[in-house]
Amino acid sequence: MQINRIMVVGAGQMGGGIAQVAAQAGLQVVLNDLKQEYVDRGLTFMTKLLERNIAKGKLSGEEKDRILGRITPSISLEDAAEVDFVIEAVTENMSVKEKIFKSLDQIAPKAAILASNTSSLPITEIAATTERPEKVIGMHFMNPVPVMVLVEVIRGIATSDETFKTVHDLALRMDKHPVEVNDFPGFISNRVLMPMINEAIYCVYEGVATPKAIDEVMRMGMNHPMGPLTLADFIGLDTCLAIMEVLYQGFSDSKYRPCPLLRKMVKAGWLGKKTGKGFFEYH
Ligand SMILES: CC(=O)CC(=O)SCCNC(=O)CCNC(=O)[C@H](O)C(C)(C)COP(=O)(O)OP(=O)(O)OC[C@H]1O[C@@H](n2cnc3c(N)ncnc32)[C@H](O)[C@@H]1OP(=O)(O)O
Ligand SMILES: NC(=O)C1=CN([C@@H]2O[C@H](COP(=O)(O)OP(=O)(O)OC[C@H]3O[C@@H](n4cnc5c(N)ncnc54)[C@H](OP(=O)(O)O)[C@@H]3O)[C@@H](O)[C@H]2O)C=CC1
Repeated sequence: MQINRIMVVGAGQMGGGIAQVAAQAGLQVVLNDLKQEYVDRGLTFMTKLLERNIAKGKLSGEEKDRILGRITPSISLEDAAEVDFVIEAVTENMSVKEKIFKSLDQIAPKAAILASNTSSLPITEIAATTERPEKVIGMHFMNPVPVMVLVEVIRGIATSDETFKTVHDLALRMDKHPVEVNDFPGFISNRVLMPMINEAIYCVYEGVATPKAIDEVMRMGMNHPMGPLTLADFIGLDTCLAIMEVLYQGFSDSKYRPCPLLRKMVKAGWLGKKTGKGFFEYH
């Protein structure tokens, strides 16, 4: 199936990045969020990134205009009536995602594929809220989307081979490296990454060392590009907690218990880089 026009639902850090790489690949993109100001925020951030690439000599002004010209802002899910592929990238919350997929199933053309960028939630369960489970799939980009090459392509129990192939090829067209994964909590990426981040938070909680020292050990000792606590702030502590909850409940195994300090920080509204405060401060 040839994909030409897509909708990205959620214009946050992931949705904005997905819209950018899709537009760079020549696709027409409808970028949707609840309010115009959220869509504008996503477009402003994307414009800054593209301008940085112009300053580095990696992009021309005309190319920037062409990329941005392919993106149409939207604040109504009804605009999904015009697309052949939708990728949802809203908050990591099952009931919010289920509501969106139910609506999209009514609005999008019958042949359209509905994908989720969820970090951890069951694709099979999201698919079951629709009447086209064979056309529902996980397409999990990594943050920051324009830089990271991996995309996990997650098959729900009912996902068809045709849907998988279309999404696999779409990832290649976006210059990404797709990896096939079956539907288990946290898939591969967050089943492996998030317990490490959670353990780093336990190290802060138990007073093993300061956040700075913990990050230094992992950056300089293990050559990680970012320490786990900087990475947690970058991902968003709300998202990290949501993923740990999915692992904890999904496997019923205490080894995935979210650190109480993580819960406390999320309750305080210290969500990391996006709110200016997490394990570190951002101005
Ligand atoms: C939670 C989930 O479900 C799954 C996930 O996504 S888990 C998170 C996965 N991501 C990671 O692990 C990221 C780890 N960090 C890194 O790889 C690096 O620190 C980084 C790529 C983010 C930044 O790299 P760096 O070398 O420290 O900084 P810097 O030199 O400023 O940036 C490198 C490039 O990335 C770009 N970049 C940095 N931050 C960016 C952002 N937020 N958006 C877009 N581009 C960005 C820079 O413009 C630069 O581009 P060029 O090479 O074209 O000049
Ligand atoms: N952060 C990361 O590193 C990664 C995250 N993901 C996944 O991507 C998804 C998005 O995460 P991220 O971009 O970080 O989150 P953000 O909080 O940055 O963005 C989510 C966006 O979705 C909007 N939104 C919420 N509800 C709706 C709705 N009903 N309709 C339309 N838009 C809505 C939010 O608006 P408002 O601000 O009003 O809530 C916000 O603009 C999550 O599922 C997350 O797990 C995947 C890979 C990496």
